[in-house]
Amino acid sequence: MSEEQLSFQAEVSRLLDIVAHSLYSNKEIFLRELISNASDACDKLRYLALTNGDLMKDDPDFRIDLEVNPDAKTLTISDNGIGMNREELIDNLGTIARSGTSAFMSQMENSKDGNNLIGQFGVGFYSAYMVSDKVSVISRKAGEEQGWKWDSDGKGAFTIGETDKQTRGTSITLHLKEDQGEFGEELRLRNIIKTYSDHIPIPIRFKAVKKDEDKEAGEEWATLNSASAIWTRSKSEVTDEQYKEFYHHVAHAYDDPWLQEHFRVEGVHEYSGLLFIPGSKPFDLFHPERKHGVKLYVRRVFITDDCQELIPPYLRFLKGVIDTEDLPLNISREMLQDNPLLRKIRSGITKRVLGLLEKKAEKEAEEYIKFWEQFGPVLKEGLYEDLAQKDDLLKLCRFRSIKSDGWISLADYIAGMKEGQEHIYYISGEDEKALRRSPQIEGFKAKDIDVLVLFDPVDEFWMTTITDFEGKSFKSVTRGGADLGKISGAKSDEDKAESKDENKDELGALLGFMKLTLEGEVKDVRSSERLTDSAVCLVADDGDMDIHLERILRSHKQVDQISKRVLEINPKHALVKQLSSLIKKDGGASELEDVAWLLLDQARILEGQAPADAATFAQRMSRVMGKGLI
Ligand SMILES: Nc1ncnc2c1ncn2[C@@H]1O[C@H](COP(=O)(O)OP(=O)(O)OP(=O)(O)O)[C@@H](O)[C@H]1O
Repeated sequence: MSEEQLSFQAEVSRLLDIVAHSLYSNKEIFLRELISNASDACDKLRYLALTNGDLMKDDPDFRIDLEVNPDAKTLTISDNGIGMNREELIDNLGTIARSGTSAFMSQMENSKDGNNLIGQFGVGFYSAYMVSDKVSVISRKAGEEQGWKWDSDGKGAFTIGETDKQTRGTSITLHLKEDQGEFGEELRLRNIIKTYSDHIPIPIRFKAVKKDEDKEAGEEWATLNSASAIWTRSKSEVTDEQYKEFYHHVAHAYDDPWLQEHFRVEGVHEYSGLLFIPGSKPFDLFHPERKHGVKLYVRRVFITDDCQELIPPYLRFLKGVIDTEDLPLNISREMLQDNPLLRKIRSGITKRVLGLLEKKAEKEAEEYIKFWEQFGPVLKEGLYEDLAQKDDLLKLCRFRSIKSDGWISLADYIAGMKEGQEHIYYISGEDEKALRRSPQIEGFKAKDIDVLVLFDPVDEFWMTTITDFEGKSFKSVTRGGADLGKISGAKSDEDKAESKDENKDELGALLGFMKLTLEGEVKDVRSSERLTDSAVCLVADDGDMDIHLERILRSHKQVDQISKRVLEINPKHALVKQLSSLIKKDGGASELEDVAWLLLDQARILEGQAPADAATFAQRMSRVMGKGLI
């Protein structure tokens, strides 16, 4: 029978190279991966057979069989699941369809700690190459007649050709590497199965082919696992280790879960669930096509791992299983869309998970921060996706702020508000360090008023929909008046005394001059309450779009206009004082125009923008510097 040789997709070759040379100490996880795939293959067929019973009627009992051949030094894992045809073998074992793979692979290659990154990626089938120098896959798809054989030494290419296979399903034969003989030993395999795959709800059986001389001795299949769905057992029957291993299986992950919740809901609707929040962030958490990892079962039968209605997108870090009693077994994927029962389950899960998080945040604040650092930005998406949960979600949010070294909650912020302070102040942008140096927060710092520092991309979006928390409104320090005069703070009396000394007339003349000079470029020029050290800054007028939000939307081409800003000048700054007296003297000499323009460009630079016209900026700068030297 003819055989064809094909090349692996470049990413697969790179991954195989990493896997084969990895020093990953847990090589035994290859078996967990292959058994996991075999169990998924049985689940898929069981689901298809709900509407097409013929697919499995000749062999209705699922099983996963392990056989070792000590002479050939092989280990074979066989299942009677859905199987793969030629195209599926090529696609599934020759390519990686997951988005973001290429970028992740480069990270893995360049990282000193590639072994840990393997855990984040989930190498699945390819983990077989940790222990084998050649892998052969024989598969026949349920409902098809032709069997196919796939072979590869994992070095760039694989062969594929027809083969005889009498039964449906997949057999994977590993030709064990010279130093990996332990994976052909019964005791070792029994231990691995007990540790990693006891929860698989399909019998995993073992049969050793005896050495030539004892072939007649007679062999029996022995079942190695408990083979009952773990979420159907009562909590007291399941050990922590078993939960953990089930999590590894269902999440295709290697880390420890941060939280697990095993529950049963009774009453009008009945469903049980076993949900996990991972301990670490998957590499593609923010990829647009990323889906949640909760599988839907109906009365112990797997239905789908792609039911988007089951979990809101902002909880997409959840992994696990939901098993309902109330849906018909033969429900089609289309019927799952817009299904009222699923909506109820989704809302129940959402409340349960938010409740668990709240409890954790209250009782184990430090542990909660570990979760927040991994998944906080995802949870915040709920603030604009699910307004019904807004209050609960805001309670769960943690923030950086100019006064705190760690994270604070909104309740902490409100508790620390100053007398007369009405708003929750924040500054938002892309770069935390730059935000902390922004001129707009100088006055707040001076008055010891805290300002939240928001720098997750998602912050800009929820800030446009959420206006307040527990009666206190959010206010950007880069928009509108700062209202600092109303708030009593450490330096307020001193400020008042100082403001009396200011020469109001001179300042008024300077403001008038600048407004006239910069007309058309800025919306207004005002004396600033919020500056203490810097001479100038830009702010958005009340009702205008926040400066940073507008920049982000412009970069996504969602707005094309640039709003005119208000230029604030610091009346206490030495330069401003000097300019004020010069204006008074010369009545706004034309050479001061250069200074007005330079101040505007300076404010733009502080915002991370470029001067409006670099050449003119340079000429003005040279003229002013030249005068300073003469
Ligand atoms: N025993 C099997 N029977 C049928 N299909 C299989 C089997 N093993 C693997 N496959 C197919 O090959 C695909 C790739 O498997 P692989 O283990 O590499 O990744 P995965 O299981 O999709 O995800 P992960 O990398 O997270 O484990 C599977 O999604 C499945 O479609």
